[in-house]
Amino acid sequence: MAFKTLDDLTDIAGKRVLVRVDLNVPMDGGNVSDATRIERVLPTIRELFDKKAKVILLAHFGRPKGERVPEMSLAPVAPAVSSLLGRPVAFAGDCIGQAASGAVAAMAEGDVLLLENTRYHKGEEKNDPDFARALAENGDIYVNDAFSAAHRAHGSTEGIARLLPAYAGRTMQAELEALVSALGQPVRPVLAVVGGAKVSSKIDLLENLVSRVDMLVIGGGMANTFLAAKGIDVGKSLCEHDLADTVNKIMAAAEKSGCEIVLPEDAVVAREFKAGAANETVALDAIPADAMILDVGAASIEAVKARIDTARTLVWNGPLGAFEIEPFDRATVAAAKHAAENTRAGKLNSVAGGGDTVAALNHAGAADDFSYVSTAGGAFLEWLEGKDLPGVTALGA
Ligand SMILES: Nc1ncnc2c1ncn2[C@@H]1O[C@H](COP(=O)(O)OP(=O)(O)O)[C@@H](O)[C@H]1O
Ligand SMILES: O=C(OP(=O)(O)O)[C@H](O)COP(=O)(O)O
Repeated sequence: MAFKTLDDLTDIAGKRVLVRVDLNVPMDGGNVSDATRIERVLPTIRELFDKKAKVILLAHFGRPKGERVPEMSLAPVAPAVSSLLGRPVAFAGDCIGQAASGAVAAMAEGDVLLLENTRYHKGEEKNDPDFARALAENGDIYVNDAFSAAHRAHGSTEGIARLLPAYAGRTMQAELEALVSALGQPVRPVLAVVGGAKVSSKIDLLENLVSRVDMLVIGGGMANTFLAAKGIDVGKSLCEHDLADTVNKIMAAAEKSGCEIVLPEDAVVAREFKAGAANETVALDAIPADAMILDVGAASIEAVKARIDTARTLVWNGPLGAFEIEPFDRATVAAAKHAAENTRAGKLNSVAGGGDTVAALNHAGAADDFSYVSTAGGAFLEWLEGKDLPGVTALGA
């Protein structure tokens, strides 16, 4: 895919550069708990202010669906960006309209400004041309450095790229290059591990993914949805009960292409979603009706480790359990450490990605040993499926 990069951006002193970044970072008690996504966009921001541009950051946070949900404000993220950047980052309470244009008008060369959550406006996810135009009014140039949101055809990732001269940021460039080099010709057997909580937005891509990999381990909320589709009572677990047809299609596609699907064999259940909650490991036919599955059990961990030992290439998105609260991090940590060991031993090419997956690998102390860690989860899986990513396509020169 040919696109222009920051190398093509010269003479931009005083120009307003709208930079789409992914600041959808894990938070804990109002603080950023994993800053990987912020760290990855710093080179682009630095390069632009070194060239004396006015750097205006556009980003989404969570899924507020067009409402001003206070918990999904980017306001607490601005200080985190500022402290990692080592210079002030101003914040405007809206990404369009007077609040945004006033803040942009007040900028001097080399200043950095973060605009409020683009998803506070319905036009963002609808890719409404009026919304994209309102965003574009505050910039002379558009840079997309949010590879991890490039699978979304939204106003700030796609629409705006059609309205302003558009360039790829350094992270966008680096992610695409790294994925091609790590997974362009993967050594088989290829193992995919997919877990996490974003079941409905990721389940569809599994149907294609099974034709590209030899084994697919399913964990997290995704596994609960598969178990429920197989008639297992998952109690109060995070689960999307109306996706049984989709699950059946995926199972059929896997059988056709010879991909082994590995579902949990046992489950760690609790009645409360909090650290240290009383918990037990149970068989799948013994999940209490008033309990939730918060992790996969010991037998499942052994099954995952065995697949990691068989694989020569691993692609992983989505934790196997609710790893943020102990002891429900056990399976994710065990799998991460095992993959890290095999990678260190030269037996495995390991690529993992996703905002929470990266946080989980950091929590396990395994991130540095992985062959490549992407900021992207869904976008990385869609890239692996061979799909065009709208945010990348729109940058096409
Ligand atoms: N069994 C489970 N029940 C509830 N939440 C879970 C479960 N397993 C994983 N999760 C949650 O999934 C979230 C990560 O999912 P997701 O956003 O899809 O991953 P990523 O950000 O890496 O793409 C984590 O916050 C984790 O707590
Ligand atoms: O966190 C993200 O994706 P990921 O969870 O797949 O890594 C991106 O910010 C995209 O967010 P979205 O899945 O709400 O569009």
